[in-house]
Amino acid sequence: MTILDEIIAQKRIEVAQRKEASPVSVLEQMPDFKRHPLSAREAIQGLHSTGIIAEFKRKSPSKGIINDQADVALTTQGYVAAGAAVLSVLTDEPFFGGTPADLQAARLANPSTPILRKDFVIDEYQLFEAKAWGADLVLLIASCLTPAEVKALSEQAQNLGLQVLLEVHDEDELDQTLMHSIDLVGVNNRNLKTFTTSIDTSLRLVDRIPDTFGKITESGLHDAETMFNLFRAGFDGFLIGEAFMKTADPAAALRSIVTDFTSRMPTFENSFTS
Ligand SMILES: O=C(O)c1ccccc1NCC(=O)[C@H](O)[C@H](O)COP(=O)(O)O
Repeated sequence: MTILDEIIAQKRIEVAQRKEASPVSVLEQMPDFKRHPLSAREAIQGLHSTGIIAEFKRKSPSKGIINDQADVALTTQGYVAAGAAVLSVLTDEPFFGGTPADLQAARLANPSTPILRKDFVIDEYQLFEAKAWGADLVLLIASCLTPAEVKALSEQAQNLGLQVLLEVHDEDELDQTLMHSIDLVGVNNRNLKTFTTSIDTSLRLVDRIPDTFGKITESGLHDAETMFNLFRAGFDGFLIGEAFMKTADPAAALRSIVTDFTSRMPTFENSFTS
């Protein structure tokens, strides 16, 4: 059994319990359910965007505890001030130490920044939760879903006004699950069986993703030079968690990477580092 199998088995139990406790009719009454979601894609592909999706992540199966002290509102506000284009907030508790309250607090603290609900979506109920908790974007992981499930979930997300980040690890996943209802394609550099990360995965797949989709490289990114190489290869966005969260000041770590990254782009008008 892989870690992903374990996560998904646990997620099925959790989703069944949540549906009982808060049916969709209850979620639909929550104030943020009526909110018009922001476009993560525009935020990432905008002219003066750093493309960074900055993640709030307390722990992970591969690293254990990363940061169990950080305050979600302060950290995400710091991320935005330092140049994050989009925020990613884990809502999985057992494996990542995240909660729905984290997402809601990040939403309240950052009304103008798109937020990704970072979780393992296996049921359309979780899309209603994402909307009710203030997310703009959801993650669909190709290795956890059939192509038919990706289709159904991405179309339902679209109906709710949410954008979709499809995560793939290889050519087969990409070819089988890429469809018009996807907004952004993320290539995960982390092998979820061995936990090793290699940006070669991103470099190998980038040209296979049609330009009609936003292209995101995910995991194991720690320095501006690597980001710049991936940018030159064709990526618009960078999902980064641990490199920021493992420091005492995650926003300062983001600011430092932004300074270095944008200095490599002579035409970039940097309003984040002055
Ligand atoms: O991070 C893990 O250990 C992990 C294990 C199993 C499934 C998913 C996992 N990570 C989710 C992610 O996609 C990362 O949190 C995200 O890409 C940021 O990665 P990093 O910058 O390396 O923290």
